[in-house]
Amino acid sequence: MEGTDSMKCNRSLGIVIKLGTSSIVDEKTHEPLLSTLTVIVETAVRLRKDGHKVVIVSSGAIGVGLRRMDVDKRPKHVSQLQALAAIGQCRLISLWDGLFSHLRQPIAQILLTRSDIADRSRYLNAQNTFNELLDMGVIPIVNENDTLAVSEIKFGDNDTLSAITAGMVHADLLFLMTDVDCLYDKNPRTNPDAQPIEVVEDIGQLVADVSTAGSSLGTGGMSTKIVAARLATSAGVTTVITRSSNPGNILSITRHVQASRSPASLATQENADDDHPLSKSVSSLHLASDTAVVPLHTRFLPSPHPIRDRSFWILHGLKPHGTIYIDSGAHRALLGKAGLLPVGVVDVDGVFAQQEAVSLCVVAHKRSSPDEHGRMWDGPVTEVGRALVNYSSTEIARVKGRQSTEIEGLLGYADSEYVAQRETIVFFTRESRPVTPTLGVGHGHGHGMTPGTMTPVREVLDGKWGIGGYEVGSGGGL
Ligand SMILES: N[C@@H](CCC(=O)OP(=O)(O)O)C(=O)O
Repeated sequence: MEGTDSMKCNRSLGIVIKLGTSSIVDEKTHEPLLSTLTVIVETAVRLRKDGHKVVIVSSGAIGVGLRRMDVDKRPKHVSQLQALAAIGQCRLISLWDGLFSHLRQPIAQILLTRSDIADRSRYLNAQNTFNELLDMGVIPIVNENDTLAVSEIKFGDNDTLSAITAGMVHADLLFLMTDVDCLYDKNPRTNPDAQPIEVVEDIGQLVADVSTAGSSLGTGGMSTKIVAARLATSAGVTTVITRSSNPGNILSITRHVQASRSPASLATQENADDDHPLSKSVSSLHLASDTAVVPLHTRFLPSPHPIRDRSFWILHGLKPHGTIYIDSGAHRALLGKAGLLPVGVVDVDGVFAQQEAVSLCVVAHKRSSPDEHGRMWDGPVTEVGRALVNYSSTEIARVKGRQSTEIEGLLGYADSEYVAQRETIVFFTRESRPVTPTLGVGHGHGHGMTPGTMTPVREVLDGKWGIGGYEVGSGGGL
């Protein structure tokens, strides 16, 4: 990269702003929150004028559809929700277009499903379209394609969608706008001594009240924001949680981030992907704690070793179809850059075909004979990453524990000596791996929690509330 540090400080950032349903429409009347939306529009245009590239992930299709059809309550049936989303989405985008056009800012609509992302060529097409639009100075407005998405192909919530979008476009900053200022270590309503959490370096060590449920119209809540933050930070995206009713805060926080960029983060930028439109800025943003006062927010620091492009896609774009259990020797060999040989495979679960994604788990102990569940292992299991496999689940079950030279004799052919090539294996970074549980205090009622119970952040990250965990987006609904 060329230029002085001060020039670098003024370079453009890639910024993704996620607005949930409760930021778009009134929870009771379902009328659009015009004043909030107007400030968002002014803020986004200001960011554009400051040279940044902006993507908005906007929920609200169902909420707007409810208002349009004068339906009071969110229906239960998926087909009714899909119909309302179809009705609401065109009105929602026309609302955005109307507001942005007053400031002569072109926008574009991008509707995605998980299956669009899971197909490599469609993922790349979506990425190219984003790049083209951003180069043209357009603000893409993204939502889930609710009309097509059923549970198997849903992101599940727009927090996850926004994190995947931020990773896909190599954003620097992701704003998850919500109805609280930031994360607190306890429920501030019932604990006067609750402290705001300003910076999170390691989500696994987070002690926070993450129990806030989503709005009655949306599917997210604080828990999905934590999962989204982990996903985005693993892709090198600084993630900010802040209050949506003060969207102007985005400007102050962004400016503060820019002004406070450390020399270390600038050095990191030297290694960033300079060809990517949203990477022409820092890939790692750090704020000095003693700089100017900025609005309350929680900032999750990005991984210093971001997972990008094909690796990001394997980890987060694909839903694993099964699990391959490996022994610790195989795990060590993989970390040492070898491919996965059949001899290191202890067991296999699920039904999958060649070139499909699987979860890679290391087992503590191999058994010499199957247990009552047919398992060839016992003890704890740690999910360490994901892989694209060269053989189907039935084939791997036949060759597991054997030498590669035996593959042809066992299967009648041998496409590869490896169950998975090293290039198609991706490990979670420190931020995205299972973490030691740290207890925070919960008070909410969302995602199956009991009011007043302790809330292990680890459970949020492991998806025990049905909100996705690593594989993101396995839960939720329209
Ligand atoms: N795609 C849906 C919203 C899904 C969703 O995640 O909503 P929210 O939890 O409000 O961000 C819609 O546009 O109504």
